[in-house]
Amino acid sequence: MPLVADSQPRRFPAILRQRAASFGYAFRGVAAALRTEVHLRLHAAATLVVLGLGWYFKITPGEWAAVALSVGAVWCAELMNTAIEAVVNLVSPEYHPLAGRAKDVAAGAVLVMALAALTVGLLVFAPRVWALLGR
Ligand SMILES: Nc1ncnc2c1ncn2[C@@H]1O[C@H](COP(=O)(O)OP(=O)(O)OP(=O)(O)O)[C@@H](O)[C@H]1O
Repeated sequence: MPLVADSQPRRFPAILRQRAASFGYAFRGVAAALRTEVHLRLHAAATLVVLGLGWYFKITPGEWAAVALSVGAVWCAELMNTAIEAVVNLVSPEYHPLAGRAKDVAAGAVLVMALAALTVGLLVFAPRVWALLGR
């Protein structure tokens, strides 16, 4: 029976260790999705391009907010889509109309968010690119 160990203060409280572990699982999930999902790697490349454009054109803080929310929302939708695909494959590896509908609807969520993000991107960057090309 440990007489001393429990009475000594731990370096990190249990709650902090649990939160750190949860962050680790979340990063592991993003890394796994990046490894398996081509679409997510395309989003990563698009994110770098958008950040570069924002820096180059010196967009305003309000525009950065719209761009950041749009980029984050597309990543979020793609990650949720990946999670839904994994669960559907787990519970219904064989053909089932509901499994197909679940995957189609999840993919539809990504499409809707991507179109919204494209709209934001066009509103913020198209006039600047247009002006640059028209010079
Ligand atoms: N178990 C299933 N039952 C019925 N239809 C399915 C099933 N699995 C996939 N489908 C249909 O095939 C489509 C493509 O499914 P798939 O699992 O290949 O996803 P995906 O959109 O190609 O994803 P990714 O390319 O990211 O792997 C689905 O959107 C759905 O219409």
